[in-house]
Amino acid sequence: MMRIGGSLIIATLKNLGVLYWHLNPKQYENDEELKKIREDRGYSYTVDMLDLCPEKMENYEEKLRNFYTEHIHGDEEIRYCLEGSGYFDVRDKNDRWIRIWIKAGDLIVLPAGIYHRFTLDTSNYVKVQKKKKKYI
Ligand SMILES: CSCCC(=O)/C(O)=C/O
Repeated sequence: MMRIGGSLIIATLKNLGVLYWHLNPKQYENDEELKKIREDRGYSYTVDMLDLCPEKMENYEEKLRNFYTEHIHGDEEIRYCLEGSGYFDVRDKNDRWIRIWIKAGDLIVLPAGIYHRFTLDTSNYVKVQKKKKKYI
């Protein structure tokens, strides 16, 4: 399992088209680095929030089951973790799962067309911003 941070790991992920930044989740309104990422990559300022925990969701079990079922999207998946933690699994070019442990402050972008899944860790909680491309 990968806890992102080392340059080798970031390079491995980059090779799969997965991008990663670690930012300060407490100052995302005024974060210059985040502002630059948004501008460079054309991400919108408006975001949807996902609060994934049993107490805050009626269909929690179903959501979690769907997230943990391997799937693929036609667009980038852009997730900025504000609280909690969890695991993204992505398939590498040899069809092996690579497990990425995300925590508060991690901004991760999965490219369109990569097989992936998501689950919670023992914290049983994650709060993420779901960012979008401006043209979506
Ligand atoms: C913590 S983000 C939840 C996973 C998710 O939004 C997803 O995989 C959609 O495809």
